[in-house]
Amino acid sequence: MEGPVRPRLLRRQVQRRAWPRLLQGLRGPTAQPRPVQRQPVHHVHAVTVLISGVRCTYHRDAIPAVSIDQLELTAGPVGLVGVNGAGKSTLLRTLAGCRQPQEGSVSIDGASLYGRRRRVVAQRVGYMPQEIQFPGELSVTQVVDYAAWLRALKPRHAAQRRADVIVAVGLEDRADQRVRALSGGMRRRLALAVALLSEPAVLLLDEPTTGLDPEQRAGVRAIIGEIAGRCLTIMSSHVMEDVASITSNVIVLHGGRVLHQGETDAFVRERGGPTQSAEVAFLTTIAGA
Ligand SMILES: Nc1ncnc2c1ncn2[C@@H]1O[C@H](COP(=O)(O)OP(=O)(O)OP(=O)(O)O)[C@@H](O)[C@H]1O
Repeated sequence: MEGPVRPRLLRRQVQRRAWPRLLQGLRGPTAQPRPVQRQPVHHVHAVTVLISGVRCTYHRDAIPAVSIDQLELTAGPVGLVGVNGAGKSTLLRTLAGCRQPQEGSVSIDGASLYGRRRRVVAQRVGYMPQEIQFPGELSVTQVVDYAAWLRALKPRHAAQRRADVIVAVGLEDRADQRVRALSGGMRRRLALAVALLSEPAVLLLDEPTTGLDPEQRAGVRAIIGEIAGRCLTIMSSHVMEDVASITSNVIVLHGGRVLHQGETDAFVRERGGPTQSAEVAFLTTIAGA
């Protein structure tokens, strides 16, 4: 004997089963079902980020955590690499509009990220921080909805974007699941969905693959690879294999300064030794500092 049917479940089943038949009835028996139009999760955005004379310091007399005279970023995906404490997270926080530098400026297509129109300019940036903390009792959908509200997305647009980004990161089967029941890799994918929500022209990913198992890393890498061609993606990583496989350009940061900037292929070819190793290319570069 079947158990009692829960009203919410019943309502969902009725909606799923009845609506197609009802629509069929309205269109008439000969009408063909319309093809489903899948929205691309991201349109292509060409953008220039310019960093000029930026100094970021945490304490008044301390050596700047980031010190960059001039850096222009147009083509990506960009890999941002450096040892612990090199300044990667500080730079990404600064590019995200979260931390105003003590000196210098950051602009996106000529508009200052810390100027009068900062709210508008910052809307063009999606940021996935290294430390991710979502309230455990919220579901995947609720987290994305809350982020859409914080981003002041219009409700109709927000609903469409929510569906798009959850599918883009492969969490559609987990949409109703609470955050506390997600694995580390799934939480990272949720953070990526939030970063993608406003269809950013600049996507900043701080260590997106750290702490993931090889399968999860491959999954996140594939998602980033798909999105990276559509906006200027800048990702920090310790994993040189990820940097070599995902990025087209690389920046080596050391002591807050840019030691090297150039194409990833050339970086690995010219500095990677006989085995053409991205790891060797990185170590060779910082050894000369
Ligand atoms: N909130 C903070 N207060 C004081 N100093 C900080 C703070 N955050 C970072 N720093 C310092 O700034 C420097 C750069 O740190 P940052 O976290 O940007 O480096 P990172 O390259 O991202 O390092 P990791 O690879 O370990 O994440 C370090 O010397 C660090 O100690």
